[in-house]
Amino acid sequence: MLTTHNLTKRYGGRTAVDGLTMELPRGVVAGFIGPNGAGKTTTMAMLLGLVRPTAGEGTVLGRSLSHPERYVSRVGALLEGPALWPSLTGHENLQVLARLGGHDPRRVPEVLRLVGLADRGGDRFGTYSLGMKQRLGIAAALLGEPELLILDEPTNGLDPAGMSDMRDLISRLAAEDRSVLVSSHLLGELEQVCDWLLIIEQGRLAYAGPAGEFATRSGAELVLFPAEQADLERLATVVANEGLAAERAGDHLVVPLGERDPRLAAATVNRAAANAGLLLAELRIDRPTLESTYLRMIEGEPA
Ligand SMILES: Nc1ncnc2c1ncn2[C@@H]1O[C@H](COP(=O)(O)OP(=O)(O)OP(=O)(O)O)[C@@H](O)[C@H]1O
Repeated sequence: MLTTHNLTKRYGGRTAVDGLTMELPRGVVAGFIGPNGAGKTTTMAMLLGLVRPTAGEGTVLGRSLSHPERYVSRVGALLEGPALWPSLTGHENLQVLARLGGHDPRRVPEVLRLVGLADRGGDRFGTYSLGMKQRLGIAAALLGEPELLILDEPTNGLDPAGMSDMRDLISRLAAEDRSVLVSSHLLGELEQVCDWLLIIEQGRLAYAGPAGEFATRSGAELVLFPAEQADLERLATVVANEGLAAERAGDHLVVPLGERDPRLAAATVNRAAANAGLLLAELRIDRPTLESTYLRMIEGEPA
């Protein structure tokens, strides 16, 4: 679907993308993550043939990056907020874009329906909410029935309802056997829609692979609050006797579980505490999220 090999972009002395080698399988929703300035937009622009790589190579839909004209008609993109005509309706905007792009204008009602704007297509673009504008931008990107969709921060500035609509839309689009590459800083949002992750830092690849495997790289933890503060030390000893290491964190203990089954470990610790006459006010399993694992990774801790 998409590969890059040593893809590099330098602007003067600054390296924006630094020897990026990665692969994106067909049919996935891939989250593209990295700190501000990591090179996500530059990478997307190179994939779309908008920015010429300084070095390296790659393929999109089986065609070389050095000939974007051979594949761009099969790729849809939303890079910055869509710049459409405010005084035209959503429907009219798409008709103009279809004609300009050489696409069939009869697809307009279908793409409006896909993005959930079927009943607002007759309203002027200028009256749309930000979320509706973003979705119309995606409708425009869908006019050419793309096999790959590239979305740069499509949830930027959206309110929670707008984000939820965007999430549903991305899932719907992927269900139609289309690959989606979507960048965002909202990791909780990405976690809900992505099955693949590409993480870059300072232009270099930090992780590429299934989303599920990334979040489980750092194991779950048990969090234990004794009913009596004074029991904290004894509780730590009880936990240690079960072969687990307890770390004291203020008024509670944190127990990294590594490879151990979290629920089994919780039950074991619960029983051991009860047998020692210790009452637990709270016993909780904290499972790693995309965000917690990512933050650990960029802060340099072993994930
Ligand atoms: N046209 C340009 N000329 C010079 N430097 C640029 C240009 N475009 C990007 N850069 C630089 O390249 C680096 C990567 O920028 P890029 O926009 O690709 O990062 P990003 O990961 O998309 O960041 P953000 O999350 O903030 O959008 C940054 O240091 C940026 O300043």
